[in-house]
Amino acid sequence: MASQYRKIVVKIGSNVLTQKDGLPDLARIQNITAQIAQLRSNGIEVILVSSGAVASGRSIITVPDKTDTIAARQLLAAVGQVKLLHTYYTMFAEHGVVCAQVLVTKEDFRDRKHYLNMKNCFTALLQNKVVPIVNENDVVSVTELMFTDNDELAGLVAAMLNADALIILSNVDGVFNGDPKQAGATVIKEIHAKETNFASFIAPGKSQFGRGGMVTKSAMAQKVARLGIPVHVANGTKDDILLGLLSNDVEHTKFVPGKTASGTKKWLATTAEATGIVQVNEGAKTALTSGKAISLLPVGIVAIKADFSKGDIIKVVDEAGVLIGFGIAQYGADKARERIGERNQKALVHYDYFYPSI
Ligand SMILES: Nc1ncnc2c1ncn2[C@@H]1O[C@H](COP(=O)(O)OP(=O)(O)O)[C@@H](O)[C@H]1O
Ligand SMILES: N[C@@H](CCC(=O)OP(=O)(O)O)C(=O)O
Repeated sequence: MASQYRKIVVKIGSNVLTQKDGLPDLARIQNITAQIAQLRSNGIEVILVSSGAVASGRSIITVPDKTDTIAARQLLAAVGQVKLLHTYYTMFAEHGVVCAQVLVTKEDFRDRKHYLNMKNCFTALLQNKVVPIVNENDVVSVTELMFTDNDELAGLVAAMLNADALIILSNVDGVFNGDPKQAGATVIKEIHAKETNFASFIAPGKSQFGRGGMVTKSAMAQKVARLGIPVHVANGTKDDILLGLLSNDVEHTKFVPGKTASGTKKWLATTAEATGIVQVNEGAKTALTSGKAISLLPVGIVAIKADFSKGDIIKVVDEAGVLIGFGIAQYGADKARERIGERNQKALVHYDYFYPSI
């Protein structure tokens, strides 16, 4: 197997790990761990983002009907995560591979310190040849604190670790040009950075145990590819899919990467939280989204919608309030307010610290 990738993030959906009856698919997990062990012996670093805690919990306990939905999910995930990791631990051990559990929340990506602590931990694990197995900390991630799904989490991890590729394993062969269950639908081989209208060809439904569905999966994959990281969506229920994919001989969908973004830009792209909000005019919007190295100057600002301090992440929005991107402020809201519309002033956001979201 000759692959140009040296560090990959592999995301496995609940459906890949679960049989139709809801019980964990041990043969599947065995095949996946064997593949990862082989990739590792070929010098490829692998970070696994694995769903399946809730599904695994269902195989251990029955939640009483009257339990509220949040408590039920917490209960199933807390119980199931232990079993899931025990299964991985045992199966990786057969290949002499050590694995580790990393549970994260959305908050960990919003706070620079948490972010760096997390990143340092991954670095230490990889340097020590340990396979990190990442999942959302479902016990504390409740409703608005939750990731959209583990695809979003995998995208954030891939950007944070500057991975060479993100591989998303689902229960379909890739992104189809229509409902995969309908005759005539075929797998789209490549999706380019400009494609955004996924809802026009992707059915809104999701698989039996999945959370996000293919529309959110594709939107996330697109976002990661725009940072310069190729994203592959393939069928994890097929034996040896990772090995086949990395040898370029299985049908799947590739989200073709754009220009590689800097570490700071990757961080900006992975953080959803911004303190301030700055509104800009049409000219500034066009310039900032042109793909050129253009900074946000006060002359293009029309209003400061929410306060911020120097060094904070700010949201840049257009006159209709639509998000254009995220940036790091070079000075605080008070100074920015004084300079609104003025020429020849220092940029509020330098282009190295701006990440467009459109
Ligand atoms: N155009 C499409 N191409 C591929 N899958 C689609 C499409 N439209 C809808 N889907 C559905 O999306 C599901 C995968 O998304 P999801 O349920 O989130 O899976 P996972 O648990 O792997 O994250 C597939 O099982 C499929 O039924
Ligand atoms: N953290 C949850 C997974 C949630 C999730 O996003 O699942 P999926 O859509 O199958 O990737 C669990 O382990 O059950």
